[in-house]
Amino acid sequence: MNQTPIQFYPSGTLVALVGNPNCGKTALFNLLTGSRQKVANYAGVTVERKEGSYELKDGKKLRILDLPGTYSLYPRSPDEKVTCDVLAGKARGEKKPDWVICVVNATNLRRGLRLVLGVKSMGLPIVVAVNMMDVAARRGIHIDLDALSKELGLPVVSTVGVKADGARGLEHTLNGLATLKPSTNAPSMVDELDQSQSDQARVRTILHNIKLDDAVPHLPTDQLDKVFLHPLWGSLVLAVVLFLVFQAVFSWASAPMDLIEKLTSLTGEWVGSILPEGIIKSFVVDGLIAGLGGVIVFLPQIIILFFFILLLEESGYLPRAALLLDRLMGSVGLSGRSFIPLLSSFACAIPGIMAARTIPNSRDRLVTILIAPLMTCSARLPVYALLIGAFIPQKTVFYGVELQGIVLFVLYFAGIFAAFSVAWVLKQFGQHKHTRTLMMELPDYHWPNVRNLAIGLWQRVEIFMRRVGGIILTLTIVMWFLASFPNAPDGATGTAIEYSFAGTLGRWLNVLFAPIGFNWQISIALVPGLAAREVLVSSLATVYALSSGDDGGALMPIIAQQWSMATALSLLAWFVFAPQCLSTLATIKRETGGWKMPLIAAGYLFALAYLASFITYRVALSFGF
Ligand SMILES: Nc1nc2c(ncn2[C@@H]2O[C@H](COP(=O)(O)OP(=O)(O)OP(=O)(O)O)[C@@H](O)[C@H]2O)c(=O)[nH]1
Ligand SMILES: [Mg+2]
Repeated sequence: MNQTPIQFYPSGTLVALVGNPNCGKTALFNLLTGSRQKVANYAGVTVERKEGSYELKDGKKLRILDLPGTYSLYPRSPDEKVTCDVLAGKARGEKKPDWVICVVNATNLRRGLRLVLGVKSMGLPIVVAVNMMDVAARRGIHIDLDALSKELGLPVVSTVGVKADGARGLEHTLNGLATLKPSTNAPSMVDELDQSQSDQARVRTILHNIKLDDAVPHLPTDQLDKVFLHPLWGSLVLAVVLFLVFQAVFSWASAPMDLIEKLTSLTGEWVGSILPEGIIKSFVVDGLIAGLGGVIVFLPQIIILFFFILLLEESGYLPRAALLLDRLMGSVGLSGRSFIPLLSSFACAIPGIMAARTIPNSRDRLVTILIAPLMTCSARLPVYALLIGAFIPQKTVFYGVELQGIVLFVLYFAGIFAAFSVAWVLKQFGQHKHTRTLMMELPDYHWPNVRNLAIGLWQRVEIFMRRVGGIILTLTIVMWFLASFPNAPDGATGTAIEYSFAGTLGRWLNVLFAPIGFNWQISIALVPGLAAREVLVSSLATVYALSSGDDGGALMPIIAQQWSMATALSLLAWFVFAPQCLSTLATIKRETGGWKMPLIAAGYLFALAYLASFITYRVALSFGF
């Protein structure tokens, strides 16, 4: 007997935003729905479907879908497949859209219209939004929207995704959808090649009829690219840009960090002076204030790092960097396509691993996913900053270049180097050793939108503070508990913490970690670090605050005094690989559909971390550190 599954869909009119990558779909989605999805100037920012709602003037709500960009309706990568499935009504738990807003870039109608014709041939009702009209106007491109509408036989509106009122025309049309008669062609099923050829010819005729088929204006972008894409000058610019970012992370952040540190220690002293001696005081001062303060102090550095990342994302420079590095990446078996997923991993490996959906070749995608955790995520920054601050002297090497910034740069670079080495090793195992050519869209450069930049930074602050208030707070409390109980037995000679659960567990773990120079305090702090890497810092702060007995002493001077340089270097080497992040492993499982890859990732990262720390520690000891 044949059974047809019954599907239940959420009710309401469904409107999907569809268009080429980077044409401004998400910018329009944010304007319509008031959401704050990520917008950036490169192709492949959105990799999964996002839903929002738009309230019509009559109070009814439209469900709006933001989708990954696509060049055609024949998907070549997992992110394009998401869009094509939604349009074909094949997405699980989702009906076919009632309306499609086809977003086209006003400065590149040729490609945008090809997709519009493709969607039209599927028989879906369409509204065409010609976006980036401001850029077109600046370039002297005049688009006759009425003529275009007649040629296409579809409603056409103009939009500007970066202006607060840039979606007015579109909103007006959405409010009139009920009265709008959708063009109802029957879906046509044609071979991909035939379809594409006939669409191309049709687009040529349309552009000719609306008098837009000539002259592409000369652009400032081309002039800039002469330098930025030049093999020598371009690489030099890239190296200088990255170097300056890491310098700024240390030199700009020192004043606000000092301030936060002072505030934390003053709060600790003040609270310590008003609370009576005992368990509550220990919990508040050694647990909460020392633990959380120990992590919050790194917020300025995180903000500065993200300021630069957002600046690079918005300007349109990133795909250029990908192109420049394509040859280098090709030599280790990757393509420039992996650049953006890897770069996103500097924020956190999770969005980085998800961004790998834009990679069409499945082997490249898998390798990118496996090496993404080697990029230095922002959760590692507090650990690096703590150790660098404690062990690397604050001195200028030459002309304002700080030694601490150089060390940070070297650590980030070590992660990249390790990732490339692993990719190279994997290339030796693979059968596909051929080189691929990179086809990548280069967007126009534009000045970063200040509002977008501010929103992006604020979101990072929110994410960080949510981590501090959530997982870090929870684990700090757990750590304080483990380090405070049970009490030391009568007649004990050591400090109380040595007899606690944490002390005992730390000493067990230390059997494993002593050969690489970690003491028991580090060994125990690595455990809650499995959930969030910054917790290593808050846990150390709590453990040392409990050991020292002072009120709110800063962690940095304590470890500078108690650890050897060899131990610090070994811990830095460990964190280049930092195998312990459960959420990253869970994401790898989800994206690869099984346990095999996350287990391989965890295994190889752990082995490399141990090996790197062992070598670092032994070499450092032999130099007498
Ligand atoms: N000047 C100008 N810039 C725009 C406009 N709309 C979007 N942008 C910018 O264009 C870039 C791409 O915008 P997104 O909304 O991320 O594009 P998208 O279509 O969602 O891209 P993908 O998710 O990668 O497919 C961003 O830098 C936006 O700030 C516009 O109308 N005018
Ligand atoms: Mg998008």
